[in-house]
Amino acid sequence: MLKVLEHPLITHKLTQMRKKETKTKDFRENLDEIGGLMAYEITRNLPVREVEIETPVTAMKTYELEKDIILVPILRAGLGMVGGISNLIPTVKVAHVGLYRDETTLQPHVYFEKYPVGIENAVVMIVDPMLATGGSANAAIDMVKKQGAKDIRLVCLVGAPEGVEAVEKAHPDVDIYLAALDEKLNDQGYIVPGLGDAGDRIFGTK
Ligand SMILES: O=P(O)(O)OC[C@H]1O[C@H](OP(=O)(O)OP(=O)(O)O)[C@H](O)[C@@H]1O
Ligand SMILES: O=c1cc[nH]c(=O)[nH]1
Ligand SMILES: [Mg+2]
Repeated sequence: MLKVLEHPLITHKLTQMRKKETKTKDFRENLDEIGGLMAYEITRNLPVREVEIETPVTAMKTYELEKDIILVPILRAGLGMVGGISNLIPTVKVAHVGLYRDETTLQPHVYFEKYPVGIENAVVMIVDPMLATGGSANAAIDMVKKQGAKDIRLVCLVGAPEGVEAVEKAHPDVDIYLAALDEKLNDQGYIVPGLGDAGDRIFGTK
């Protein structure tokens, strides 16, 4: 399933990020805020269980979250979405998956991975601002599946049709959430119109 989260606040903030003159500080802040807004929508269908509690007035049946939530930022750029999402869900555990995309072959290379315990029963949210060819997202999904993850959601800001198709083909069980579905990839594998290199813009490395 692909869901594009259309919301005026998300679109406005994404527009600020897309502008080439937007500097690191504003780029980061807008990304953080969009992460939080997306989390609100994405958590709408989280599994809950019925519990019996006592309020100061009486006993009642109500609901609480059934599963742990594990956030999996794809390094580096995915780190920019962790703050905003964990503000909304302070109990999230955070895994780390280090991947970089070779500039010539566009193939993903793994350089780090670390997971919290209990990933098999958790809701796993893989986060990365950019879904371009889909190579990095598919590699990250393969990695968490190898750890036993079953309930997996992919949360990206900007996606290209090519990347969406690649993930849907390789992992039809994974729901994809985007803030925008852009037009295409260019010859260098960048999303058009996109927002450039997310990692470099977040960390000021270019
Ligand atoms: O869908 P793909 O074609 O795999 O491209 C998307 C990947 O490329 C970017 O990371 P990059 O390799 O630039 O690493 P960085 O986050 O360290 O900058 C981006 O953050 C994604 O992880
Ligand atoms: O447009 C793109 C494609 C891959 N990675 C990015 O950061 N931006
Ligand atoms: Mg990058």
